Amino acid sequence: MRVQAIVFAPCCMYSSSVTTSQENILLIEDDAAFRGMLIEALEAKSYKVTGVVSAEEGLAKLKTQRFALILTDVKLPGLSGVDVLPQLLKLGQGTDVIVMTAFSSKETALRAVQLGAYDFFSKPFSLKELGIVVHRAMEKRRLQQEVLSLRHSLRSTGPISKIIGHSAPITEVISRIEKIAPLDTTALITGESGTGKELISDTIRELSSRQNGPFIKVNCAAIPEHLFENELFGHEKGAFTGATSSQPGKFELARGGTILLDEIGDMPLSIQPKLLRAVEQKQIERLGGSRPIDVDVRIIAATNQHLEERIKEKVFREDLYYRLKVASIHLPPLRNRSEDIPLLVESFLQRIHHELGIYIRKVTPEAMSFMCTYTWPGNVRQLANILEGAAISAPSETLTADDIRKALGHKTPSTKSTGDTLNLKKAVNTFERQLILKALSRTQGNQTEAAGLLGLTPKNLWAKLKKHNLDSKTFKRRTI
Ligand SMILES: Nc1ncnc2c1ncn2[C@@H]1O[C@H](COP(=O)(O)OP(=O)(O)OP(=O)(O)O)[C@@H](O)[C@H]1O
Repeated sequence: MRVQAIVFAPCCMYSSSVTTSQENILLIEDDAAFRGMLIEALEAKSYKVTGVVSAEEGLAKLKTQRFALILTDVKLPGLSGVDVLPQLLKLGQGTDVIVMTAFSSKETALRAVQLGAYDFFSKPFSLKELGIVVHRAMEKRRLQQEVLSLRHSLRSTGPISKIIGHSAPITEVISRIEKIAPLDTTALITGESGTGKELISDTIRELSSRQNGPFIKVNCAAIPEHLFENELFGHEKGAFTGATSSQPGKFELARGGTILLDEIGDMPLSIQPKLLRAVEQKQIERLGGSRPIDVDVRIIAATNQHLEERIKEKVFREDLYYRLKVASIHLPPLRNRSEDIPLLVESFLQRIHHELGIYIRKVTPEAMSFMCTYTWPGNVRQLANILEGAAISAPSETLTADDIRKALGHKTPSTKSTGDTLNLKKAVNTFERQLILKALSRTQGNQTEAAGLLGLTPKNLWAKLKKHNLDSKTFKRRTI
C-alpha cells in the first residue's frame, strides 16, 4: 500500500501507561516505511512485533507461531486483508485481528468487522489512536485468558469436577450449566433415567447465589394426586378434616433457596396452573388460604419424559412447558458418549475402593471395550451399579469382561477349561474372598458378627481381611 498520511500524536505514542507485556503482534503491511514506523512505535511499548509484507507470508507465520494480536493492511500485493481475514481468524485460534484501511474505503472496513475483525482504522490515523486500540485488544485478551484459567480451575476443583466426562456432549452440558447457574432463572433438565439429571441440578444450585439457601427435592412421581397441592403449597388450619394447624408446603420451605421438581412430567394436570403461577409470579396459595404468599424460590424441573408428547396427550400444559424450558439442559444417553466410559469407570472404581474397601487393580482391555460398546439402558447409574456388583463378585483384583457380563446377568461365553479353572488353591481363595465380602456386607462391617457368621475367630477373620486387602470399616450401612 501507499502511505496516505499519518497524523502524529504530540508524544508520538498512545497511552502513558507503560506496557511491560512481551506479547507478540503480527503486522502484515507491504509498505516498508510505514511498517518500520509501526514496529518502532509498538516495540517502544514493549510489544514484540513480527512484520511481514503479504497475507500469504502472514498465514505461513501463523502456522508455526502464536500471536496475541494481528494487525493487517487491507490493500496488499496478493490476497487482500479482507480476503484473508477468515483464514487469519481460523489459524489464529481466537487471536483478534485489527484491519487498517484507506479513509475512502470505510465500507471495506465495515465488511471486515462483519467478517469478525476486532476493530479497524481508517487512514490517516494517529499512533496514539492505534496504541489505545492495541492496548484495549490486549486487555480483552488478558481478561479472556483469566476467565479461561478461572473456569479451568473451577472445573477441576469446584462442583463441576463431580461431573465426569470429556466428550463433546458432556462438555456442552458443562458450558450450559456455567451459563445457566448464575442466572437465577427456572431451569429444565431432560434426559433418560440415570443420565445425571439430579447431579446436574445439584451442580446448578451449588454454582448459584442460592448455594447456602435450602434445597428442597420433590419427586412428583411419588406423590398421590390428592396430596399434591398440600405437599407443594401447604394448608391453613381447618382446610380439611384433620388440618388442626397451618402448615407450609415445600415451596415455602424452599424460600430463599431452590426447589427441584423431579419427574415433572408426572405432575397432575390439576396442579399445573398453580405451578405456573409460582413460576411466573413467584406466588403460591395454601390450601384453604385466602391470600397469596410470596415465595422467592428458584425452580429446577427434571424429567425423563418427552414433554412435547405429554402436551400432545393433553396431560401437560404447553404454557407451563414453555415457561420451564427457558433455560434447558439435555443430557444425552451414555451410549451416545461412550468416550466418557473409561473416565467414569476409573472414578467409580476409586469410589468403590474408598467406600467398600474393594481394590480393583486393573480392568482388562476386553472388559473396557465391552463396557464402551454396551448400550447401558440405565445409563451412568447402571454403569456404577454394575461395576460395584462386578467388583464385589470378582475373583481377583483384575476385572474381566466376564465379570461385567455376569454382573449384568448375561450368559457368559463358555470358558475354556484351562489350568486356571482347575487350580484348587485359586478357586478356594476366590470363594473365601466372596464369602467374607458377603458376611461383612450383611453385618455392615461388624467384624465379630461377620466372624461368627463365617465360623471363624475374630483374629482369624482379621488375618484373612489383611490377606484379601479388605477393610471392614467401609461396609458400614452397605448391603450387597
Ligand atoms: N457425568 C457423571 N459423572 C459422575 N457421576 C455421574 C454422572 N452422571 C451421572 N452420575 C451418577 O449416576 C447416578 C445417577 O445420576 P442421577 O441420579 O443424577 O440421574 P437421573 O438422571 O436424575 O436419574 P433418574 O431420572 O432415574 O432420577 C448418580 O450416582 C450420579 O452421581
